[in-house]
Amino acid sequence: MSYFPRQQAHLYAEALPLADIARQFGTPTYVYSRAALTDAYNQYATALGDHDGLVCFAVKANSNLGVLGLLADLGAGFDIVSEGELERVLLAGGKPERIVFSGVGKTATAIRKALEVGVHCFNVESEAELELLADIAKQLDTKAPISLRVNPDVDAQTHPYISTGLKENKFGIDIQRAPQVYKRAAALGSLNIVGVDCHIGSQLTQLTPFIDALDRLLALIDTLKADGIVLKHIDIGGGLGVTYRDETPPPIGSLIAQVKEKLQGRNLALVMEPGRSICANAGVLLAEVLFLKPTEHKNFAIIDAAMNDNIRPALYQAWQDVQPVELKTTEAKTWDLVGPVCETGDFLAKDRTLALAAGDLIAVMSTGAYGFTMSSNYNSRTRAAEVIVDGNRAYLVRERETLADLTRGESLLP
Ligand SMILES: Cc1ncc(COP(=O)(O)O)c(C=O)c1O
Ligand SMILES: N[C@@H](CCCC[NH3+])C(=O)O
Repeated sequence: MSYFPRQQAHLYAEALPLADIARQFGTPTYVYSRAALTDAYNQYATALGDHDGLVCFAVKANSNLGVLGLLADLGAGFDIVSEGELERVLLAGGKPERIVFSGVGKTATAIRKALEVGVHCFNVESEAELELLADIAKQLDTKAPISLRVNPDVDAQTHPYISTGLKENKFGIDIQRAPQVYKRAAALGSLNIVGVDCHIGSQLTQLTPFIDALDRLLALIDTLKADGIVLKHIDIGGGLGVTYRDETPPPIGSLIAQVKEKLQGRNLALVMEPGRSICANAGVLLAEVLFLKPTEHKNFAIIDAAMNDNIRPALYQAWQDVQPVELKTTEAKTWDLVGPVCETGDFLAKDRTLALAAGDLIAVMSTGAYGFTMSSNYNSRTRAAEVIVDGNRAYLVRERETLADLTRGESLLP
């Protein structure tokens, strides 16, 4: 079912015309569907069923407080990678004991804060981090719950920039070295070993890399057991892909069912860190056509959203569908949809056949993940508003930035 259906000529978010949202909140605006977020989260929760574990939403995919709050209300845990993300989760009502803390560069301040609030565990990504964490835990007279994020050297078969589980990637601890690092962790009195973790990449559309990584982690768990180190949980990371165009990723339920089957007979809780698969198709970026600029070589539609709002096309050559908010019967042409930013890479879509006129509204689909969170103020553009739609009601969950926001904290030389 579509959470952004078309009824006659009009495109909706749930039961609210997107044109109404543009009128009320302006453009560019990110619009999220509450029902879509709820449904995707519930697919994970249902698939986990009564198996002990946690569904920890990867906050980097969409860190709007409204989104985090609704997921927290559904019982979600959270995967964080910074002090800022910790702050957001706590503000949104997320429970500290359902937070896993990942990331290759955790600062001492962030570690201290996470220990003080009592996160579920730290996914430790290096030996240096392990030592720092042990020191801080000792100073605080506590034991830090840890899981090693191992790098299983599995090819996720995705875009090279979003592949994270190959040995040449910066993430995690080489799986071959992991047993030694676990022994070191066990010897440090201020750590409590609870699990093992991996995250091999994002937008995975095949099951095989997940299962390969899982097999490698299970073999590691057996080695550790023989050494007297018994783990409580296995964290398979996030990474499940979504359909942007014609990709056919495995359904959430079948991925989790296969993982659970592999875990049968083992006393292991299952932790997951999904981001994109919960929110990508729950959001659209609503924008307006500013000018049409047909040239001899190309037709450009210049829109009021740009690469600073959605950098995925520029960064990964990502393809996201573009839908007119009002379908028209006028002649369609092939357009490149470009933003006002002074970069040739500033495009949101290329070669799309659409009937467009200046003033028309368009929706860039599947932008609920890594859309707003990767946005910037480049070219001194104010960042977009964010709205959550619930049925026929719209809630502004982030105001559009103002010009005053742009220069906050800056000053002239004395
Ligand atoms: C450690 C970690 N966990 C989870 C995720 C979420 O990934 P995805 O949005 O692909 O599910 C990421 C991002 O790729 C990540 O780096
Ligand atoms: N930001 C990326 C995914 C990277 C995920 C972070 N580990 C994207 O938009 O596809």
